[in-house]
Amino acid sequence: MNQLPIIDISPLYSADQTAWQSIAMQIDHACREWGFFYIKGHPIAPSRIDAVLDHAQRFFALPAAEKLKIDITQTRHHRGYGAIATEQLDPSKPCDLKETFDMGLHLPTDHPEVIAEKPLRGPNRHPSMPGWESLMEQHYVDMQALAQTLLRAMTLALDIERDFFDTRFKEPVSVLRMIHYPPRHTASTEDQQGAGAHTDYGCITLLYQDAAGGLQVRNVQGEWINAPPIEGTFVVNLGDMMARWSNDRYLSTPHRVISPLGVDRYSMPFFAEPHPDTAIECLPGCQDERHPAKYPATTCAEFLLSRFADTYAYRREREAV
Ligand SMILES: O=C(O)CCC(=O)C(=O)O
Ligand SMILES: [Fe+2]
Repeated sequence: MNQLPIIDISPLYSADQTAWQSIAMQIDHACREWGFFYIKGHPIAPSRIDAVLDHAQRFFALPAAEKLKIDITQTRHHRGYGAIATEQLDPSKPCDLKETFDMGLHLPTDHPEVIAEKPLRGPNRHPSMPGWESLMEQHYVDMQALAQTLLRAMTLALDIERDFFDTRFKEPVSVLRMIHYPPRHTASTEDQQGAGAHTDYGCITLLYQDAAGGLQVRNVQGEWINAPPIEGTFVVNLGDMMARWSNDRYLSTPHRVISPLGVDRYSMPFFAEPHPDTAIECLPGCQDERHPAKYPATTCAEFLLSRFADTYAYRREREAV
């Protein structure tokens, strides 16, 4: 079991219900066996990916002082630039060797949830680069739509209403993130990793990775296997909220990034996460007498904030004050 499945999802965009069903079953199988798969045949144009990547590379090349004008650690709602070593995904390893830009759903300052100072809610903080804001805001919308198409396909096997996720993804807390991994200069991959071993927090993640490589996924035998870049695809993986919703029927699989030697790496995950107040509790069809619910009910915001507190040193320090 060393080859992640590749699923052509183009039938999900047709009216052919038989083909739709077949793709839904392939996705279900991949979610149970791996928690990871590639998708091709999605509607995000290569020219869009090129444009977003080009902007991300130019942003990360700016002087530190310029990037730090939108320092994520200075926001209460988690938007903007995270410098190298801001995040520590694997607590047994040093901080991650990567820098990031995070954006979410832009909520204006007069939105009721922003006025109420709800965590994770507020306006985006974009760099002042020509064309950046409109490009990224559009990309966020399109990635959210792609995520919801996949989630709709999952409802079939999970035995829930077709619009189960659509209703819960109104005004979501989904995050679009750009990541720059500087090159590793040592032969050892253990002392310094681009992203330490972790599981994702949300429902599903759609990851674009450039040609550099370095993503590794832990298979059910506990071995790290490479998830190499494949042109025109996204790597899709499930996060902890989906594992909780499905009572571990769907796997939230550990993964990590080994920074490549001598080259920079850029990647762009989209973390699909529902409205913050959404209850995350075992779905009725995923529990029975032999399989009682494993996890206590929580909410999306409560769960996300507890995971951020684990992996962001600055948040731990703030909470300790
Ligand atoms: O950059 C990558 O390939 C993966 C990043 C990742 O796993 C994450 O940000 O959660
Ligand atoms: Fe991840």
